[in-house]
Amino acid sequence: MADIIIKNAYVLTMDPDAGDLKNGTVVIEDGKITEIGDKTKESADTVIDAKGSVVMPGLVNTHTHAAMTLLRGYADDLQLAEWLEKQIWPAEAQLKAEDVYKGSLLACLEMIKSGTTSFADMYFFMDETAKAVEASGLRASLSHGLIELWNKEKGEADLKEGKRFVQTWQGAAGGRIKTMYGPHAPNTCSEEFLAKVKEEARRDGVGIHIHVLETEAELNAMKKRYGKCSVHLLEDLGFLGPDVLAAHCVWLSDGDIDILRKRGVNVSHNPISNMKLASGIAPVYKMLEKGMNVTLGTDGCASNNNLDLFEEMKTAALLHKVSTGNPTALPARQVLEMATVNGAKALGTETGMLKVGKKADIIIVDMKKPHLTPCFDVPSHLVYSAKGSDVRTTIVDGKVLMDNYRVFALDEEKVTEDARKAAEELVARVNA
Ligand SMILES: C[C@H]1O[C@@H](n2cnc3c(O)ncnc32)[C@H](O)[C@@H]1O
Ligand SMILES: [Zn+2]
Repeated sequence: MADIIIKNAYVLTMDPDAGDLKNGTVVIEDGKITEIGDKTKESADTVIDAKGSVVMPGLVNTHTHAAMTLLRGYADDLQLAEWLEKQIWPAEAQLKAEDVYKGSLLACLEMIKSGTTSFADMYFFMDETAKAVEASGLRASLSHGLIELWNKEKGEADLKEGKRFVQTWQGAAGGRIKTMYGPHAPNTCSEEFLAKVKEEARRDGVGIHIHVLETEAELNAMKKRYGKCSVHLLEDLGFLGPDVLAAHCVWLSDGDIDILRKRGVNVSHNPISNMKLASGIAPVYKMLEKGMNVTLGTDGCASNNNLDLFEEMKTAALLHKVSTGNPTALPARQVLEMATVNGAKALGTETGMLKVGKKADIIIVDMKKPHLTPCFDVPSHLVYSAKGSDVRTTIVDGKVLMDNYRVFALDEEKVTEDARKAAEELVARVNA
């Protein structure tokens, strides 16, 4: 007998070899997809009737700072440098471990409720984020943020903590937790430090998550300091490869794109954060045209201000049509690929596609809604009309975390209330 059968669904597989099923069934056993078809096994411990719904791979958020839910709406309408240096870093200096746990749990709850099944995170007190991921049932690739700021002692202490985190949590929660090294950015870490991080990541066999060329200010600072941009510096250090997840990549030249493509670097595009901080428009159309693995991220809740990847998909599709003057740029299916298949590839998880043998990270989107009626084309609706709140069921590793909008994994009221209180107390400490 199977563990879960989802039946009567429109099955959006995102598998280029299989295509979609208009009325299909997905079978899950031992955390994996074991059958997809018109007629499959009939009996299971849990049978979900998904009539009027779409079954699809869970969404992958490749760049966030989960605990920053506590700073949602804390510092709006600023450019990155002022936002970070004058508002966010002083607030983060007051963070306690328990705040990060509560903020991360709130993020996990928000992601479960809006269809994100895995995410890549970079922050501090990362044991707490890992514990929140473990408790919530989500999948994540976590890294301790390393912000050296040309202070050798701080860099060494950060790297030691980053390594301890990797060695403690790699493969935890039944393999749902993976770890990475998280050097903050080429303009906040020295070249010697970045080289050391690369060496440690290689030694531990884990990836690297880093912000790259997010702002024009970073580009100018790098040219002034090194006479070359961040991508060329990282290339000269031998830093770049398919193990690197580069967030933002807004200020890339054509030459930078060629380097990132040649090295197989994964890019996390964060259009809402880039628009809100007025950082600029990443050359996503060009990167996709060149066959690069471009994925989607929300960034943290202080620069987005939510974790809804449905909003991110729509924004990406619209932004690159208007910026290229080409309405065929980033069509709905390609944007869905960025949020599923490409994200899974970047995080190295066996997810992102509904295919026999893949891990069962699956969401069900309720299409029986006024704003989703009528429906001529499912991918179009998912990108241009749907919202995270249309997700009715979220399954990770074959475990049902939410069904019919009811979250089993977490106590919604307590998580929300605890985070609200922690955020108020944090801001009171900052203002004291
Ligand atoms: C881990 C550190 O990164 C900070 N952060 C959050 N969002 C951004 C961003 O868009 N660019 C650079 N740094 C960012 C976060 O506040 C932590 O200090
Ligand atoms: Zn970020």
